[in-house]
Amino acid sequence: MQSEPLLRVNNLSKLYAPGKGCEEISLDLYPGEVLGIVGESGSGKSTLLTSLSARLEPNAGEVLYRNAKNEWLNLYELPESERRRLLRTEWGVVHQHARDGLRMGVSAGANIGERLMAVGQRHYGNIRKEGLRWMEDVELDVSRIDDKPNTYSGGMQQRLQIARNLVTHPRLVFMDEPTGGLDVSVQARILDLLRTLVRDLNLAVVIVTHDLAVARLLAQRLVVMRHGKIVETGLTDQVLDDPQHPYTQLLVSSVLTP
Ligand SMILES: Nc1ncnc2c1ncn2[C@@H]1O[C@H](COP(=O)(O)OP(=O)(O)OP(=O)(O)O)[C@@H](O)[C@H]1O
Repeated sequence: MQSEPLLRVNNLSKLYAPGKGCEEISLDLYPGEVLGIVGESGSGKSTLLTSLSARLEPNAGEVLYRNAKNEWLNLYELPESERRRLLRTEWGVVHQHARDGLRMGVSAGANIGERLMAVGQRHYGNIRKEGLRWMEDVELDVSRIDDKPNTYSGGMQQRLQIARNLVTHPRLVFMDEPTGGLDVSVQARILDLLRTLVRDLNLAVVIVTHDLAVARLLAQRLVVMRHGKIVETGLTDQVLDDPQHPYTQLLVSSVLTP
């Protein structure tokens, strides 16, 4: 039997103008599940992800989250401070551009340590040890722990952003095109790293990507969006191998046909 969802979205709409944004979205996310949101540019993927992760108030509908104490929270009925606390503790957000998710003015070690402090760790030695361990886990050179992220390459910054987010073992991670904008070879290695970490930590993830290969590699279930609405949803293999909606068929065939 499937457990209770972690996230429940009911009839969520966030529209900037008619047809621009996302509209009437309902979905559930279960513990340990990776849900991919796919669709062409402008289909509303990022708008939906930002609303799901309590960073953009919708015009209508609700997002419910079951927290670590097993209480259901209605995200947009919470005080802003509580939403921010969730983002620092039980959740992670991996941005497409690492600099949006890192503090560029402090060292790599501090970037990782800050999240640990947010969940109550105070012992400097332990925080540093954990920082070093995570740098190793994401294959960063540990001798650079005191360097600032702006001295890192784009791929290294993305690894650091991943370490910063996952160090506290969040219950839910939101990712927006985490490998977009990186060289193809760097992309492949980061994807490999993400796949390993998601599996090892049994993370629940909502990942936005326009790249169906990324979706195939990471997501168990897909939501296909067009003009702000969900047009198809299902298990990843089913959706990609046997798409039902004409738009999904087009999306899949446009990848296959050069
Ligand atoms: N802050 C904003 N103000 C006004 N319109 C916006 C804003 N953010 C997004 N939009 C519009 O909403 C629509 C959906 O944008 P969104 O970024 O969610 O799409 P997306 O699928 O994530 O696209 P991409 O893959 O290019 O990032 C687009 O038409 C976009 O121009």
